[in-house]
Amino acid sequence: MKFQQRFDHVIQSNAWFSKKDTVIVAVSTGVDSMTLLRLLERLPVDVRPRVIVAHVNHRLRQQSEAEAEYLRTYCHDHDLVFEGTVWPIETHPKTGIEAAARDFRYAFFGQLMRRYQATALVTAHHGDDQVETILMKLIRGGDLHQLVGIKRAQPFGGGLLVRPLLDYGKAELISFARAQHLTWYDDDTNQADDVLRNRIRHQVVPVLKQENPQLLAHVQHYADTLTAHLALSDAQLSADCRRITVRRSPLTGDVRGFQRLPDGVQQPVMRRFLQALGPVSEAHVTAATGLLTGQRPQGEIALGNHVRLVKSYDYFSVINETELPEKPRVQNKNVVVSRQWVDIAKQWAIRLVAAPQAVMTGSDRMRVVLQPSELPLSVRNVQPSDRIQLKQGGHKLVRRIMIDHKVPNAVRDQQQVVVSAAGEVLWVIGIQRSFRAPRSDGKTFELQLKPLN
Ligand SMILES: Nc1ncnc2c1ncn2[C@@H]1O[C@H](COP(=O)(O)OP(=O)(O)OP(=O)(O)O)[C@@H](O)[C@H]1O
Repeated sequence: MKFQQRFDHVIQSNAWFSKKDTVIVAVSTGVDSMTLLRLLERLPVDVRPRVIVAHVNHRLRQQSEAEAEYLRTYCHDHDLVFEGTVWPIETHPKTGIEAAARDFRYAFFGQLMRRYQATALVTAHHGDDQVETILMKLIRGGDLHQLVGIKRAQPFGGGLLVRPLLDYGKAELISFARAQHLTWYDDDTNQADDVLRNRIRHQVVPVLKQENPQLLAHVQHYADTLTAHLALSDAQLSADCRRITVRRSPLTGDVRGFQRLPDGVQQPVMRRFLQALGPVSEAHVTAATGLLTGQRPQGEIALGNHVRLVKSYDYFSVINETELPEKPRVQNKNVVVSRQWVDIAKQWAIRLVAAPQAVMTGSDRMRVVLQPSELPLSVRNVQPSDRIQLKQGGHKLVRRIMIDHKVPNAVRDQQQVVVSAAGEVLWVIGIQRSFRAPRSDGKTFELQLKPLN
């Protein structure tokens, strides 16, 4: 297949965008992106989108003014919209200039995506970039996901960032550009071998290509296959995580469920579980897996940033100290019969209503028949000896009830209970009501709970 036809096929088969869409193409004026621009311009009309050319003048090279000017003129002559911006020298950092330039670039591209309601940003990363990237990841080590290298498509700016040239080698791009009589600018500032990518480009990749000229295609094939396999295993890991999760806030899991996972799967599931809270180190994943599979029924490990993983018998929770609910402001608060709500904790208010009309059920209310001597009711934090009456007879410690309801250790001492004037626990708020035998010698009330805004 001819060069342009291969490109047309990539665009048509991936359906990243269509004729009705607007795309932003990132053009540096190097040979890769000038070729990309020409390929987009030559797409068949029935698939060619509206093309906006985006260029950042980084002010890092002498020729950068000439480059920007050249591209502006090119766009004018080819009836293309040109969007250029300058990275002011005053804002260049002393170190990490490459990363800062990239941040500036993508911030600009993101703005254009929004301004033009664009479907995609298209960049000219190609097969040699891909091989270099994957070799660098291999050498540096890390997570398997990194070995997919440069993605063909990924979310960006409310649309997609797509790289349609990953199946092309740099040499092919140059010959196409020559055949098309394109003008381009080479970036001479980035050739030095003190940079790992340049050493790989100059010293490693040529030797590998000599061993097998199909290197680029083979590496891209591995990257595509790995992408597909990771999508499968990611879906499986997410399903495993959901299966062992018993509560979302604080994030709480089932120890036995975790232990039942096959050996090789426990560590990846733990990684995924912890990643729900942010980046996580392998050392923490290993320690957490060890804690949950070990003999000790209780224990905890610090995950940094005020986050702890706590194992407590059948359950484990990830507790972020900074997000723990504040201790209730009111430790012991009377609830009198009134339409007024009484604040009982940071997020809750309670009231006691006499002779409620409608019969309503729910974990936010409790109907109770009370004698005058049992009033006023009060709300306080749970105490170790608190117990409630069970329907089938006998009592149960509130501590035990909280374990059954998977209330994590760290927040158990903040659980509140409603107590009668006689000291009887009537309601473990929001969790379980004490059983009271039906009686006709008192008045009917309803305790109602509502979240504060
Ligand atoms: N100054 C620029 N203006 C517009 N687009 C650019 C500019 N520099 C780079 N690009 C776009 O980004 C692509 C990759 O460029 P390059 O390889 O120099 O960047 P990188 O830093 O290696 O990659 P990345 O952009 O993913 O960080 C280019 O092919 C081009 O599409």
